[in-house]
Amino acid sequence: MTGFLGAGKTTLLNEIILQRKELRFAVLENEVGAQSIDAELIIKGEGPVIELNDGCLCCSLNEDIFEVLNQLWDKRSLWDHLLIEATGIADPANIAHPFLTNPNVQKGFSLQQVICVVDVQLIEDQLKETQEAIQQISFSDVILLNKVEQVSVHYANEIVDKLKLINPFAEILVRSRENFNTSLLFKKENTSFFKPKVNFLPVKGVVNLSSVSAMGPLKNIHTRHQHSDIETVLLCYGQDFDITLLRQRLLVFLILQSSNVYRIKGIVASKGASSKMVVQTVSKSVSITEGETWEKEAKRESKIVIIGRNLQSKGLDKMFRACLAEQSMEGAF
Ligand SMILES: Nc1nc2c(ncn2[C@@H]2O[C@H](COP(=O)(O)OP(=O)(O)OP(=O)(O)O)[C@@H](O)[C@H]2O)c(=O)[nH]1
Repeated sequence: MTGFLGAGKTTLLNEIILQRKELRFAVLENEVGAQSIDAELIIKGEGPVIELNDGCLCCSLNEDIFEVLNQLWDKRSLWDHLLIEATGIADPANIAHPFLTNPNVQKGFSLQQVICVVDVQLIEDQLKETQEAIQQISFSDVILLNKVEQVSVHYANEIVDKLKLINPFAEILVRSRENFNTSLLFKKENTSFFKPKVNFLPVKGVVNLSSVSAMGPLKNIHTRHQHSDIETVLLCYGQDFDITLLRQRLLVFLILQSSNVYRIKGIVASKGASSKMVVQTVSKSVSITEGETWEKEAKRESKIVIIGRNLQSKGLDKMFRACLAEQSMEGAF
C-alpha cells in the first residue's frame, strides 16, 4: 500500500482489517521517522504487526525486507495475508523489487496488488511538487481516490482523467468513506494465493528491526530522507499539553507553513484526559481524536513527528513547548 503522506493509507488498512475479519493479516508498517505513530493507530487484528522505523523500505531499509520476510515466514501459521504500508514518500517499485525478482522470496510470497491511496484534494499539488507522487501512481495496480466527499464530482472526475494519463493500466476506484467495500482491492481470481507453497524460505539474515530507545523528557531527532530533501523531526515531551491551545497554534502554523510541512502526526497527552490524543495534520487541516486509554503505570509521554522540507527543529520545538499545559502563557513563535 503506497500513497503520499497523509493520503489515508493507515485508515484504509484499518478498514480492511475490520471488514475482512475472516482473514488474519500480518502488517508491515514502515515509517520515515525514528518513532512509529502509525503502529499505535493500527487496529490489533489477529496477525503479527512488524514496525520498521527511521528509514524507508524503498531505500535505506531495503535490505531489511529479507529479514522481515524471514521473521514472518517463521510465524507463517499465524497469518493469511501480508499487508505492507509503505512510507508516504516511498518509491513502491523498490519495495516490490524483491517480490518480482528474487526467486527465494517468490517461493514464499506472491505480490498481489500495489494499491496507491490518493488524496483527491492534494494530489494536483503533490504531482507538481514531488517526484514521489508520480512514482507511486505510475507503479500501482489499483489507485484508490480518497477523501472524495471533500470535492465536487466534477473535480474528482478531472483528477481521475489526470491519473489515467499517468497510469492508463491501473484500475481506479473511488472510496466513499461510509461504505467502501475493501474486497474490491483484492484480486478476485486468486483466493488460494496466500496458502503456503513451500515450508522453507532460505534467505536467512540477522533480524535487525529498529528499536526505539527510552525517551527523556524531551527528545529532538532530525533526520534527512535518503532519496529526497524530505526530512523528519521527532519531538517528545514528558508534560501534558493544553490540547485546545495546541489545535489553535497548529492551525495558525499551518496557514503560514503548510507548503513546507507535509505531515504532522502525534500521540499526545492532554491535561485532564485519560485517553491518548491522536493529533494529525495534512496540508492545512488539523484532526485531533481520542485514542487508546493511557495505561495506569505508563508514563504520559507525548511524541510528535513532523515531515516536510527545510524544517526548523528549534522553532518547532518552541511552538510545541508553548502549548504544554504548564507553559501555555508563554509566547510561541
Ligand atoms: N475527509 C476524509 N479524511 C480522511 C479519509 N481517510 C483518511 N482521512 C484522514 O486523513 C488523515 C490521514 O490519514 P492516514 O490514514 O493516517 O494517512 P496515511 O496515508 O496513513 O498517512 P502517512 O502514514 O503519514 O503517510 C487522518 O486525519 C484521517 O482521518 C477520508 O476518506 N476522508
